[in-house]
Amino acid sequence: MTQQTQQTPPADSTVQSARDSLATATPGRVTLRSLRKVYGDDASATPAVRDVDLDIEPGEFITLLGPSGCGKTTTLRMIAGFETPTAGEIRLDDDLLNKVAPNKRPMAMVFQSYALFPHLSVFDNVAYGLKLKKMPSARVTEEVETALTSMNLGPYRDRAPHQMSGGQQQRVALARALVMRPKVLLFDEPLSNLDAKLRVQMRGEIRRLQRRLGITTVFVTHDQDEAMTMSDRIVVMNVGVIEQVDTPEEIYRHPLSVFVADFIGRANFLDVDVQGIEDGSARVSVLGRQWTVPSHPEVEVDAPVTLLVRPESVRLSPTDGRAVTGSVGRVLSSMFYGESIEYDIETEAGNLVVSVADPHAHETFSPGDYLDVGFEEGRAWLMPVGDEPQ
Ligand SMILES: Nc1ncnc2c1ncn2[C@@H]1O[C@H](COP(=O)(O)OP(=O)(O)OP(=O)(O)O)[C@@H](O)[C@H]1O
Repeated sequence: MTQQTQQTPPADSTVQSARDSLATATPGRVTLRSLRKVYGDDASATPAVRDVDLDIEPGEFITLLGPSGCGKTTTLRMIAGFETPTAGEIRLDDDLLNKVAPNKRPMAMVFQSYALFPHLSVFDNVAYGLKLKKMPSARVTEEVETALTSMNLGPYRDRAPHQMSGGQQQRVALARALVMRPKVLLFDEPLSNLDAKLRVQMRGEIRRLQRRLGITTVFVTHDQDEAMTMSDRIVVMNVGVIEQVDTPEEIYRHPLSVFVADFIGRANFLDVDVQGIEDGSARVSVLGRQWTVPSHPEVEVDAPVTLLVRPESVRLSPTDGRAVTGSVGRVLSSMFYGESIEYDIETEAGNLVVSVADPHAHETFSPGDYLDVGFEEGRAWLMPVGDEPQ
């Protein structure tokens, strides 16, 4: 049996004061202008990133989110300097970075694979960059100890990376980034290799750390929960272009495109007839009734539209109806998740996914039941069906 050494974790206040001493005095502002990347020599090839404009505010936690191949990693690697832009500008505060080598940019990157040196101890991994900068060794020791304490890693300083769990290795990678006191912290899918529970725990840990340090942070992920729970703002990308930049709540409630509505959270799209539009709200008819719903500024009466209704905004109640027509729908299936129950409901406007929180507080329904189906008007969102980028 292996004997577990009981390590006394440092008091929370020790960790916090180590974090405070690493806090960023001047977080950087990152500006991307018409940023473009075409891989290879063929200028007519499809760009991986197309003319991206983005302002990342000092101290902001911004996430690049999108499906595989949408260009988020390429964008991050251009900010870091690992890829050269084909066109456009990258600025940190007022400085143009395009021609600045990665190791000369005041930025640090944390990778999915941790990228630790396997033959070096935790201490030496964290010290590596400072030694390259020829910092006097007493200062190196002091700085590394502070970074290790800030990540609760003091007791592990002499271990090799392979003697640590994935989560611990990722914290070493973070300490190694922080010790350089960067103006911008970059993360490339840093939690993908961790198991589900640890991933959730690390989200909170990274976010708290980032807030405490006040450091500008660019985080790449394809996991929408990660993006929603961690970010000040999310940049949703699709085939090399930015579809929307906004707070998680705005992106969820008021997506600017069908792609964003579908990619973030779950969505029901209803075909509706539009009767009129005024001051950001529209009168529509669907499910046998008239509704007044908030509407996207670019919706026009005669142009193609769809009504977004999130699963938790659908309202169900018993009915005497016995046919799927008008407001009457029929339960196709139900799934009990403990904290919520989910139904698939057939309606004349299409099948709806419905999520009811706290099932014990509500009447539950069974497959075959007929129900009156409605939704919370104020939480629906009428949006144009535009040309999605190819
Ligand atoms: N080194 C490369 N050479 C050629 N094409 C590349 C290279 N790296 C990426 N690409 C292409 O550029 C596009 C964008 O890739 P990128 O890795 O930026 O996307 P991503 O959104 O980060 O995807 P993932 O989540 O799968 O990493 C893809 O079509 C990809 O195949």
